[in-house]
Amino acid sequence: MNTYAATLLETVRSTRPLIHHITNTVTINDCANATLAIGAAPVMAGAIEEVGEMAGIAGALVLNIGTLSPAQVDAMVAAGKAANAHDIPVILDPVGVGATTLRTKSAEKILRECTVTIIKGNAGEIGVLAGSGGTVRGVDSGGCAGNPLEVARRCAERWSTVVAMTGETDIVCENGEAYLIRNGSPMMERLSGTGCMAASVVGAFAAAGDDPVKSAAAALIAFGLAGERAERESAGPYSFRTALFDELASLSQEIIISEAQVEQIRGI
Ligand SMILES: Nc1ncnc2c1ncn2[C@@H]1O[C@H](COP(=O)(O)OP(=O)(O)O)[C@@H](O)[C@H]1O
Ligand SMILES: Cc1ncsc1CCOP(=O)(O)O
Ligand SMILES: [Mg+2]
Repeated sequence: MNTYAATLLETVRSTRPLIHHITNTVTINDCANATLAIGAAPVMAGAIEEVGEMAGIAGALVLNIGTLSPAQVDAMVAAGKAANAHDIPVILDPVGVGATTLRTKSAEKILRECTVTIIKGNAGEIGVLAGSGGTVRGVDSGGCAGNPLEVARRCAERWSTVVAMTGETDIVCENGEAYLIRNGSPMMERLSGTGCMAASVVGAFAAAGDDPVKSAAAALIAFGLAGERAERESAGPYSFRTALFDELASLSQEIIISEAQVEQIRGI
C-alpha cells in the first residue's frame, strides 16, 4: 500500500484532476487550498443551474453537508446524479449527521438518490449512518457504539459504498477488505476543517485512481502524514494550519514509502 499510495500521489500531481465541491461556508477556503496543495484543482459550485455541467467536467465530486439547506441538498442530489452519469466518484462528507433530523434525512436522501462512492466521516457520523448508533454533538464525534471496524463495515454494507472513518486510527473499508491507518496528529482535532480537508484529499485521490478503497486509504495516509509532520513545526492550532498546507504541498513519494503506517485486513 505504501508504494501504491506514493504512486497515486504522483498521479494526482501529473493529472491535476478537477474536484467539484458543494460544501459548507465554514471551511470552504481550506478545502480549496488543501485540494490545490495536494496537487489537484478545486472548484466550488453550488447553484442547481450549473452543478450538472460542472460535475460533467470534473474528476470527482465532494458533497459536504456542514452548513446545509434543503435547496443545497437538492443541488447535491442533482450534482450526484450528473456525476453518476459521467462515471466519476462521489464523496459524501456527512458533517454532523445525527445531530439534527435535517442532517440525517438529507444524508440519507443523498445516499438513496445518488450512487455515493465513498462516505468519509468521523466515528460518530459513521455510527449514525451504519444504523448502529453514534454520538454527534454539533460537528464533533463522541464515537460510535460498538467495535469501530464492525461499525464501518456495517455502514459500507448498508449503503453499498466504501467507508472512510476518521479518528486517531482511520478505518477505510468495503465489504471484505479494510485498511487501518495510524498516521496523523492530535492537533488535527484542534483545528476546524481537518475532516472537510480530508474529504477533499480523498476526492483528489479517488479522481486519480480506479480503486476507491485504495484511493481513500492512500489519501488518508497522505493527509495524516502531512498532519504529523506539521505538528513538529507548529506552536499551536493556527501555525499548525499553515504548516499543514505546506506539508501537503511538499509531501513526497519517499516520505509516503518510508513513513506510512497502514495495516491491511482481509476477510472482514
Ligand atoms: N487523535 C488523532 N490522532 C491522529 N490523527 C487524528 C486524530 N484525530 C483526528 N485525526 C485525523 O484528522 C483528520 C480529521 O479527522 P476527524 O477529526 O475524525 O474528522 P472531523 O473533523 O470530521 O471530526 C483525519 O485525517 C484523521 O486521521
Ligand atoms: C464548525 C462547523 N460547523 C458547520 S460545518 C463546520 C466545519 C466542520 O469541519 P470539520 O468537521 O472538518 O472539522
Ligand atoms: Mg474536525
